[in-house]
Amino acid sequence: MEVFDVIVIGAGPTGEVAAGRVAAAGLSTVIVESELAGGECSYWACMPSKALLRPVDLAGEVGRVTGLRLEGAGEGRPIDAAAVLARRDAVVSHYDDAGQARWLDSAGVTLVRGTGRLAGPRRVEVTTSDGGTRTLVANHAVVLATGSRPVIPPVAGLAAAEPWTNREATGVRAVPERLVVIGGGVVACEMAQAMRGLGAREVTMLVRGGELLTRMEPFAGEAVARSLAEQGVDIRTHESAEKVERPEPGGEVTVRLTSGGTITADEILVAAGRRSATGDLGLASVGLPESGPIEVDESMRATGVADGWLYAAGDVNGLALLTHMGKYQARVAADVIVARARGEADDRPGMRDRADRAGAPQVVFTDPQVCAVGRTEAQARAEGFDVRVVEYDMEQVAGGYLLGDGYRGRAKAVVDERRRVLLGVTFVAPGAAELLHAATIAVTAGVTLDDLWHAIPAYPTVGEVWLRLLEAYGL
Ligand SMILES: Cc1cc2nc3c(=O)[nH]c(=O)nc-3n(C[C@H](O)[C@H](O)[C@H](O)COP(=O)(O)OP(=O)(O)OC[C@H]3O[C@@H](n4cnc5c(N)ncnc54)[C@H](O)[C@@H]3O)c2cc1C
Ligand SMILES: NC(=O)c1ccc[n+]([C@@H]2O[C@H](COP(=O)([O-])OP(=O)(O)OC[C@H]3O[C@@H](n4cnc5c(N)ncnc54)[C@H](O)[C@@H]3O)[C@@H](O)[C@H]2O)c1
Repeated sequence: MEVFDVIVIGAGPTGEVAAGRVAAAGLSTVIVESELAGGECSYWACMPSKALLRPVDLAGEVGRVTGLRLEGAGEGRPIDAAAVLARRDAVVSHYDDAGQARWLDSAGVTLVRGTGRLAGPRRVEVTTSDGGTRTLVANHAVVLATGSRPVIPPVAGLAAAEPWTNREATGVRAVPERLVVIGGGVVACEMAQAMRGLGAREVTMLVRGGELLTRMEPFAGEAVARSLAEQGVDIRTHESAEKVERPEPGGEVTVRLTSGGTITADEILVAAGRRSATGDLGLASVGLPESGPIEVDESMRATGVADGWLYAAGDVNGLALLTHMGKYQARVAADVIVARARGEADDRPGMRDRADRAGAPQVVFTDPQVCAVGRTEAQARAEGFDVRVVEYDMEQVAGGYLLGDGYRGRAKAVVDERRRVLLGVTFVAPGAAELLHAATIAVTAGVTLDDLWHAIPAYPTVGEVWLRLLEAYGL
């Protein structure tokens, strides 16, 4: 039995931040990782997907500037897919986590390679990579940061066809000629765009409902759908797979559709959402349901566990499946754990999660990018706010139309009329990602419109859309 102050299970971005922060405060800390330190985000999600999307995005941007010409780089296409995949490999450190392991070591965190499982209060059993068992006991806290896993819908033949998930899509070795994508959410849109841009001849998206990106403002999904269609992606709405057949492993896939008809492709990607990785975590040993997201309070403490020693942060608690939110929650949990271990006040600023309640910021890295923070209009109305909405076409901003011919974009602000603050902001435009943080500050800090009026955007930047929104509001 080995005793530490804090045990963290899962060395994704969330677990690493939690472990690093409690260790920096002087608590002895161990982190258990069954695959690669760095987690899904570093090797099979955020980082490789953005490495695949960046050249596609840039090619779109260059194509909009008169006087610049894209030369054929690979097989007559402007993007050399093989070179892009090689850069992706470098971005994921060739799936080697030695650098992360070194960082954990330098941060004073002990890395145990193996699968962790709760075995009663403050106790974690680890099945190590070499098949042995180690028992870890925590003086103060156990933090669950095990992330999430892709959902494979129960479609006949789908699992047996060994579909791609985010792992195979972001780790693609040869871009398929024909790809079918199940889903119309973030992964589906980003990966459809990447594969088409990298040279897939046919990309077909099967979207169960009528729209893409349904958690965002409706105009976001509409703009992305328009753009994907212009790039040649075939978006089938109100359509689902009924049966999937792949007679030869790795061979052609045939998808029978619920509306009748079939599609034949070289690969099928499932992007139908994710569920918390709680399945084999031993949660029943501490009185929690064995599956589903772990319910937490605003200090990330599992609400269903007595004595407050168990915390859950990141994808595993289901609050917001985003790296930056997992890392934020990890900072909240770590600071609370340290304060409680020292017997200090545990409610100082920064020790309670406010950002999830305000609405997590998110960028969907399609072209156009979808950048949103806070509540959508529909959410704000459903919550009973006194809502007023202002919108503005971003191509009318000088900084916007200077960026390229045919530049199109739209901004929407959801205002709480009672307090004259922003409840939510969405920008849908090429290259708008860096505009988002200003909106995040305004929404999270509750800056009034009257104060924003004095925050002058430089001319001619796309940021002038802020001024236009305030003028549209009536200031
Ligand atoms: C294709 C794709 C693209 C994405 N792009 C973005 C993006 O651009 N921006 C963004 O903010 N978010 C993005 N996300 C979401 C982001 O990847 C997740 O929110 C993030 O990885 C969550 O971090 P985490 O540390 O909570 O979990 P994870 O990154 O999943 O890490 C969990 C770790 O725990 C380990 N683990 C699990 N169970 C055990 C166990 N029992 N014992 C030991 N170890 C265990 C796993 O091996 C893993 O290393 C993307 C997701 C996908 C699928
Ligand atoms: N840029 C980013 O920030 C980024 C990028 C990728 C993923 N992520 C995160 O990863 C998470 C997972 O992404 P995702 O795209 O898998 O999930 P999602 O929730 O965004 O989309 C899931 C899609 O699958 C569809 N779907 C669900 N069940 C289905 C079924 N049985 N049959 C057919 N379609 C079905 C939904 O209607 C939806 O269109 C997201 O919550 C997102 O926050 C973030």
